[in-house]
Amino acid sequence: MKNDILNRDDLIHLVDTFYTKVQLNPRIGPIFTDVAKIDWSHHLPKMYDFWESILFGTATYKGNPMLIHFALNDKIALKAEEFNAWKLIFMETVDELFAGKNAETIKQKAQSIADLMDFKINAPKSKINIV
Ligand code: HEM
Repeated sequence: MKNDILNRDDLIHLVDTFYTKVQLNPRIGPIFTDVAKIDWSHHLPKMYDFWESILFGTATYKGNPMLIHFALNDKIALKAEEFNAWKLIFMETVDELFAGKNAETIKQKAQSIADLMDFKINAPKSKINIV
């Protein structure tokens, strides 16, 4: 019987497992390791803060993920294939480690943030300005 995600330690376990898999993924791993040349000791704690803020409302995360991914997209195109790989690994990791209400919530949040990011990066620019 799996436990639900109950605290920051659970999120640390989730995030660490997720990025271990991400690094091994041929589609998106190199974006982290070769393009962004991630400093993991800096990135991982940010991600603990991010998910803690999303799931438990702690407001420990300060930053603007949308701007960061816009800048990343200027270096390497983030298309549906990249977002799909990201989402698949995230959902799989949650299901592998946890079960319960918070596990369901974090998957829904990840799905909607990823879809919004994909939309903001890839939606055709409207020719009409509404306001
Ligand atoms: C195509 C899928 C994605 C790729 C390849 C990707 C890649 C990256 C990379 C390389 C960075 C580090 C950028 C840097 O420090 O220069 C980053 C940061 C981050 N990503 Fe993503 N990402 C993806 C999707 C997502 C999604 C869907 C979310 C949220 C649900 C997310 C949340 C974040 C956050 C919170 C940061 C840290 C921002 C900060 O430093 O304040 N990413 N991502």
